[in-house]
Amino acid sequence: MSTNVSLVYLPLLGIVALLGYVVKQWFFHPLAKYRGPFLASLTNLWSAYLAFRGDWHVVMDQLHKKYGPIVRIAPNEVCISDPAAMKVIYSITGGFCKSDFYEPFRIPTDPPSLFTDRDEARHTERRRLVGSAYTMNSLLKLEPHVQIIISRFVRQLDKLFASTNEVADMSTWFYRMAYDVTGQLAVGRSFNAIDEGDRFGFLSLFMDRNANAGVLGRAPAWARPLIAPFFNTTKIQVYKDITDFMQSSMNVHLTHPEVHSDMMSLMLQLRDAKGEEVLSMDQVQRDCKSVIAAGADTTASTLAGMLHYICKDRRVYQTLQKEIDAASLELEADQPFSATMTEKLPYFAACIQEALRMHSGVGFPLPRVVPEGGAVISGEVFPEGVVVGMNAWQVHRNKDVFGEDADVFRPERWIVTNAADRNEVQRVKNRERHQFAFGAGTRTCIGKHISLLEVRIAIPELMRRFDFTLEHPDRDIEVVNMWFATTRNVKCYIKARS
Ligand code: HEM
Repeated sequence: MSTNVSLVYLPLLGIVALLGYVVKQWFFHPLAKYRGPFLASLTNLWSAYLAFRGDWHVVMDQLHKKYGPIVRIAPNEVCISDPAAMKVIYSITGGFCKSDFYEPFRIPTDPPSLFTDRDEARHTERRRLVGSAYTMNSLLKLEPHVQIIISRFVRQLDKLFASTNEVADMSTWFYRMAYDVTGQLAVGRSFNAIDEGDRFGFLSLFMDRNANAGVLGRAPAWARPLIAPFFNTTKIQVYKDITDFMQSSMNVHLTHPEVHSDMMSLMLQLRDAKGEEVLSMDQVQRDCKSVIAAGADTTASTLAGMLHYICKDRRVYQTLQKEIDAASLELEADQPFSATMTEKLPYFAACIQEALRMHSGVGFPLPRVVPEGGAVISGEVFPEGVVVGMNAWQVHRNKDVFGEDADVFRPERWIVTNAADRNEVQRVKNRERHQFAFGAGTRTCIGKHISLLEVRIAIPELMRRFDFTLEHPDRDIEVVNMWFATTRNVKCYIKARS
């Protein structure tokens, strides 16, 4: 009889415990004063769902408009849009470590990668060790490979679209190109996606993996093992194929080291100099895989975003084309642009900055844990252990920094027209300081120069040889944002230029 009575009370106890939790989260948690969706204050499942929907940047814009620059997006996390917070949260000496959002990006059986490592001291050491392979000087030696792939890309677009008047979905085509370039740069083998598409399923595997990790990272740690199986259903064979692809690339490098020039050979040289215990063979292989996983989608979406915005505004298009045409006079007809040459084109440089601003390849906040002793951010005190993050998509639309027309693609905002005007010089410098597409601080993107190398060759080569017009010039860009902000349906007519 007494057992029956206590069973009756069980649901009641559950309700009381739940109410207690709600009251604590809503009124007494250190982040209680920051508002956001009610569900977000109770569980990370709210932000996991938002990540899954793919419109994180749109919803967060609305939430910042409603609640101000600090929005609570999870029980223990806020998102901050105030640009001034960048120099605190992502300061080199601030001690803000990556949060556990990054765990699902890690292969469970592997040690952490440069990207997923949450131990700042170990990360600094590793970054120092491999950093030289990612400098522009090292990469320029690999430039001819990039030029060859981009020339192949131009030929394919010519054959399939310019000659047929068919519409090209440039978001898809840039993905193929970027995967071929990163495969070539990473391990000396292109995936041949320009010619054969995603024949082996590698491209979609990398893309899906990043998106899945983005959603899982936002989910509460206890829910991840429950959600993960829904994401990894049919891809086991492709995983195995990629592992084989990396292993066979490594074998070829070890048997014929003299014939290779790519990231893998640069890292193997570092390994020879430092020793296996400092930089292991496995680590080299993992880092090269990261180059492909982290570098292709982001660069492709930057290129597609840039083409969309340039095409949408004919004034911008014509100004850029004029600058590119003038520069191309220095080249033979079949000689491709080099990145060093196009780096010096001022309007093009401004277009790249503006494309990275309007369409940043990473579309979630970059979450960091407030270090011991707490921190003052945007004039507010945050206790240690809470998570704070900023998202390029919000920082880049701040009107105080980028001007009243921050929602518009206008490359001129990056150009100083009157060097004697100190206010103007300061304004542009301040914008540069708030360029957040590659992150900031100790964890800033190590592959930035790889992307810039590609962008600086691809866009001038394409605009020199073709005229692009959007199929639907009145439509906004379509973005699916599941950590990487991928573009969809950048559909263009392509006409060969004489
Ligand atoms: C336009 C293209 C790219 C964009 C927009 C981009 C963006 C970013 C961002 C925002 C971060 C910081 C992430 C964080 O703090 O959580 C980052 C880090 C990183 N990126 Fe990129 N990335 C791009 C291209 C590349 C390429 C080509 C590579 C190839 C190597 C790469 C490899 C990495 C790695 C390894 C990290 C982690 C660095 C560290 O923690 O030390 N990225 N990237």
